[in-house]
Amino acid sequence: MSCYKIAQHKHDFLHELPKCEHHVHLEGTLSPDLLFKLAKRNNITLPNHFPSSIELCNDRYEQFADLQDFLDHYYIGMSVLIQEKDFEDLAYEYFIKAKNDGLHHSETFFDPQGHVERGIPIETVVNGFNKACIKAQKELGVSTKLIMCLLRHLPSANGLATIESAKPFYENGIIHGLGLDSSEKPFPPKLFIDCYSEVKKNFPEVGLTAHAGEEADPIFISDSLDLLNVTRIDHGVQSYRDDELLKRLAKEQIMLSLCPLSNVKLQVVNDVSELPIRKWMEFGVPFSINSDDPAYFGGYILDNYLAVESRFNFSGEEWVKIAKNSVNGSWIDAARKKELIEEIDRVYNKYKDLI
Ligand code: HPA
Ligand SMILES: [Zn+2]
Repeated sequence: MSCYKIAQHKHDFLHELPKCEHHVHLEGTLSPDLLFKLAKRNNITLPNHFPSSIELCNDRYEQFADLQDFLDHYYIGMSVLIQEKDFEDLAYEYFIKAKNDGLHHSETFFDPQGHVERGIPIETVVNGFNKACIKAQKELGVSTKLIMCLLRHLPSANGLATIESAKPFYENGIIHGLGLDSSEKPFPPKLFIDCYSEVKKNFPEVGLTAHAGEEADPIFISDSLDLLNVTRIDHGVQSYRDDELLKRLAKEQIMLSLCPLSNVKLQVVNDVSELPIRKWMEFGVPFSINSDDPAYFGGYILDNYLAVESRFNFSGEEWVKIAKNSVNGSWIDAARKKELIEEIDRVYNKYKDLI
């Protein structure tokens, strides 16, 4: 990326610009450093084919063949998470890093099935993550929401059982959303109609989202809207292939949670410049810029903002629009939105004559 220079003031502006993140998997924030530390602390022996050092992990993360190649590694990586404190430490490390990138609000995914199937109770996972969320608000002033994701490679009956076990956390407001992730192409949205309707019926105030159109066809995006009633789309890259869908996304103000560096590492595109970002802007499709699995994909939220800036060279006004869209697409109340919008205006006014 060294050939893409960003002027210092623009860099500082993007650093300070208040950010909301809507697409980050807490298990994807597990750095090789913490991974080996936790493996030791918990006496976990990683399989022989797993990289045996931080350096070898970093080599492995240079490029993944596709989403599945990454997931095969990711599910092994998360096997070092055992105690409530592991989940708390993992999430809090992410909040600190992202806060240093200008993060103000984060809606974070987690994959309970990836832990429960290893014998870790869902309570251990959620209570650990929730402790980190409380600390992030108190110590860092970062507001947070937890979004439980279902793994689409598992049967929907398993998803329904997971929802059942998570009900106390939906009832007490610790979990705020439902998402859908893992291998996309073989597992279309229609498989999860029961899961989404179960949550919508019991907890109408809970936010619904789903990974769609990361690798699979645009129909996965419209089906997620029509069959699962989601109000935003994670990735949604493939929407650019269908102008009618783009018009719908704009009309209904469905936000796409884009993850530029992830798309390069998983070979969805060869370079960030290939992302149809101008097309989304022209159609009026709102999007936010996110890190997905930052420990694996070479960058946290600011790196993703900078990668976009280095390829698209957006004006200050365009960045303000992106930042405000990401506030408006957040599952937060009007007072918090107002606070964040005012903070964006303050930062823009500070830099507008310099950028
Ligand atoms: O990018 C992703 N796509 C699908 N599932 C995931 N689980 C973690 N990251 C991802
Ligand atoms: Zn994701």
